[in-house]
Amino acid sequence: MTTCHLPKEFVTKMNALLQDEAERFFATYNEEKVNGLRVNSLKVSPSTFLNISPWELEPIPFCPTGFYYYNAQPGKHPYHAAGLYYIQEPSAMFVAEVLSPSPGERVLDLCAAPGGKTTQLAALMNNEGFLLANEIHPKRVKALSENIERLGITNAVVTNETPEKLSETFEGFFDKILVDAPCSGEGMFRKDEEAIQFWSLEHVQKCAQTQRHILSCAYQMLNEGGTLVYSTCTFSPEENEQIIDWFLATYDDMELIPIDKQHGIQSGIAHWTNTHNEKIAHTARLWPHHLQGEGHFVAKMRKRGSGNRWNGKMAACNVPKAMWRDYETFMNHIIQTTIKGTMYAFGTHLFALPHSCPRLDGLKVVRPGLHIGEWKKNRFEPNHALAMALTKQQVQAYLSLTFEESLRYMKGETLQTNNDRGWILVTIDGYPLGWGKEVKGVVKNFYPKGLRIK
Ligand SMILES: C[S@@+](CC[C@H](N)C(=O)[O-])C[C@H]1O[C@@H](n2cnc3c(N)ncnc32)[C@H](O)[C@@H]1O
Repeated sequence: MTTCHLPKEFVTKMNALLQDEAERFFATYNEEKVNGLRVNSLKVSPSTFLNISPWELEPIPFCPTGFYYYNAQPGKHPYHAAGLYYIQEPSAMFVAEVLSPSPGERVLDLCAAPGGKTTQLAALMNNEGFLLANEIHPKRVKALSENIERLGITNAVVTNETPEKLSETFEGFFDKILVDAPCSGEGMFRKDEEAIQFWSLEHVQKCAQTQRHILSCAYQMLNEGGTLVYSTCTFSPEENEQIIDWFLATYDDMELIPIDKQHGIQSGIAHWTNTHNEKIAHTARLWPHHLQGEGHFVAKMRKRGSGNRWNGKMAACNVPKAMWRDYETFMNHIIQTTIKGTMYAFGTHLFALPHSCPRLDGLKVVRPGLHIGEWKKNRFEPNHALAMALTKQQVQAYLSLTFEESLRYMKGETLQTNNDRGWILVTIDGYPLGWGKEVKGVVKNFYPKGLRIK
């Protein structure tokens, strides 16, 4: 790509903003974009993955689980289907590191699809605590939900709601909130032609309006002492420094927390606000001419004020005794671990809601925690999500496939063995890909039809 593909008004604006730096900035549009994958530490440590990785990887300095890859297609490898990593733009990996949630906290990812940051937050939480991943768009929420399943996340609830609707249920509830806002996407112009087609000065203003609205809803949901991270993948000060300046002026109990900046990460620019607010330098900018990655902006804030405390009710187990017995008998036969969480039946489907999960009445819930399985006529069938959340050590029986056998399994083919063990966890090199049912040496394939490769 060259700069002649860029909108003229964008070029003029960036020249005026960046002045001496503009030439170096625009030169990056003649360079190849960089690619990254983030190892899913819920399933494999980065050091173990480096030993088994089929590709050469180079560490991303600002994310301990992130790696650059070159001339590879990791999205097509069965390790991807096994959830060993998430393919993610390198600069985007910095955002969840800034929020840095801990196991056990209550965390909201308000604009979450397709789930790059959600899956990173869950890994940082070690699958412990409550993670609400919300996405407003019904189509995009599906990808979010699938990624949460693939990466074996057990502490997340996925909703398809507007920020204002969520703020009615979760006022004062969350310890940490991420607003990875919809934006004009200027930072993605090297990767995403569509962002260029969509861009205009009016669009930038429209995005800023939406961002102010989303942040106001997020503020309502943050508890006393809670932390809020705001990020975008755009360069425009109207959607970055100026939004934060407006937010701090509107909510005077919010304060900026300095972000540690190393490895080429720059400060936000105070004189790009109308008030020349010096504190804006606490925010961070990732520029393609200062590091190996696309454009991003990140701000971290804390709520000092008291505000309203959450006074809702927690969800409780609702599984009838008879159904519970069937489930327990079944599980005793296939797994050797206890599933954590509040067991909850949605019709004939059984889920384990994460710890500290409030009642979800009235919300559009897409995935209420870990999908364990379904009561069918006279039997209980495990769900694919359960397979993805287990390890080979946690099941009575598993099958380890080679690379070629894994591809056959992912196509939906039946496999042959010499055993007769019933439900088995099908794995590649010991990492789960899904379920199989082994009867007299024939393994019936339970890899979901929607995920199968052609
Ligand atoms: C930058 S993307 C999120 C990327 C995601 N956090 C990740 O790391 O994979 C912003 C998201 O905000 C959603 N969105 C758009 N308008 C919104 C609104 N008015 N309120 C909340 N979310 C919105 C978009 O559908 C989009 O999925």
